[in-house]
Amino acid sequence: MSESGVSIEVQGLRKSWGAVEVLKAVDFGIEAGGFLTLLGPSGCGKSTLLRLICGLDEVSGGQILIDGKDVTGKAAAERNLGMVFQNYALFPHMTIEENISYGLKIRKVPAAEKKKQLDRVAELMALGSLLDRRPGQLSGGQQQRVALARVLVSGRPLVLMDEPLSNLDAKLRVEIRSEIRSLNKKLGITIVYVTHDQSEALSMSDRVVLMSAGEVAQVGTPKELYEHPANTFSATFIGTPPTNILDSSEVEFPADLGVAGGHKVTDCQFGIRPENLGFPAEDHEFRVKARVQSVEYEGKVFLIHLVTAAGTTMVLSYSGASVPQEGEEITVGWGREQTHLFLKKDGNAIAIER
Ligand SMILES: Nc1ncnc2c1ncn2[C@@H]1O[C@H](COP(=O)(O)OP(=O)(O)OP(=O)(O)O)[C@@H](O)[C@H]1O
Repeated sequence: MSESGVSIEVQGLRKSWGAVEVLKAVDFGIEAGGFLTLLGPSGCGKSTLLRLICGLDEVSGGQILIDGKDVTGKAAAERNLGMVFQNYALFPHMTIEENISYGLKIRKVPAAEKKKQLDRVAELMALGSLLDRRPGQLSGGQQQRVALARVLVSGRPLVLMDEPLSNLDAKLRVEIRSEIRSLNKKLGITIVYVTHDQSEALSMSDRVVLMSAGEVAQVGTPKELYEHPANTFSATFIGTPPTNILDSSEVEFPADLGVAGGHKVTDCQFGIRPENLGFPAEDHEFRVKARVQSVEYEGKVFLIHLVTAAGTTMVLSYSGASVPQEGEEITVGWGREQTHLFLKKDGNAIAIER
């Protein structure tokens, strides 16, 4: 097994299929041993990007550096990486032990070393008691753990994963998520992971590349994406429920509110997370009046769906005792610290002037 990963750098990467450009000058990087997630809605280009890093498709422009070396023109086999897909493709006629150690056998690793590596990964992935079985005798989650074990003993310092958990039920997804994360840290391998599930991305990654229609919308740590969305796309993709976006004409805001770069508040939209909305509004500096459309009980909180006089829908996450009722007119409020401003003309975040 590899004990250290490799860095990856993607520079100005482009991909077109015929006249259609599906990746437009994509840039990002991750240090050796890091966990990077490509996140975004269906069709934004995540799998295309992963296939280019893997070497399964040719780039239309730009460069891919692995461990500082340009591999852009190299075949997949020369890139020294492993890949795990959604469909884990185990050999049905082989035992679990044979499946896991297949790569070691091909590489002619000596028997004693083979046994050592197999025992280690079987312990890490809690597969010790299943080694004599065949894939058909395992649950979906166990099969996926075998697929992960197989790629981990392959000794590759870089592993690419394309939605590897999407066939599993919610409970298993959460379990295997944390196993992958701890293997990444224990073994030091670099992982590039594709998902459209933001909770997977936020919980596992050191760094997230949020993609929108073939472009990078934002790159950052999960915390940076959550707390400082770079644009309305990021603000409304990350967070459940997502950030409320309101036109400045709908919001009561303090008269001294200034916007960076000489812009006016009227050039902006306001962004406010459902969990940052206060109800009832008290001495909040920012306020909005809205009517309660519906109330959803979520266990820990109530999600109160609201609509403003201008017809904008918004959500309040509420955990207090006096739950507002359907049809009620209420005022919600928040403070300067929780306010995000976005320019109407391009949706990009703009700072508040203090
Ligand atoms: N071989 C191909 N030929 C033509 N177009 C393609 C090809 N592969 C992908 N595309 C197009 O490229 C775009 C990006 O696809 P890609 O599979 O990378 O998206 P994705 O973000 O991984 O989506 P999903 O989450 O649904 O898998 C899509 O519009 C898709 O139709």
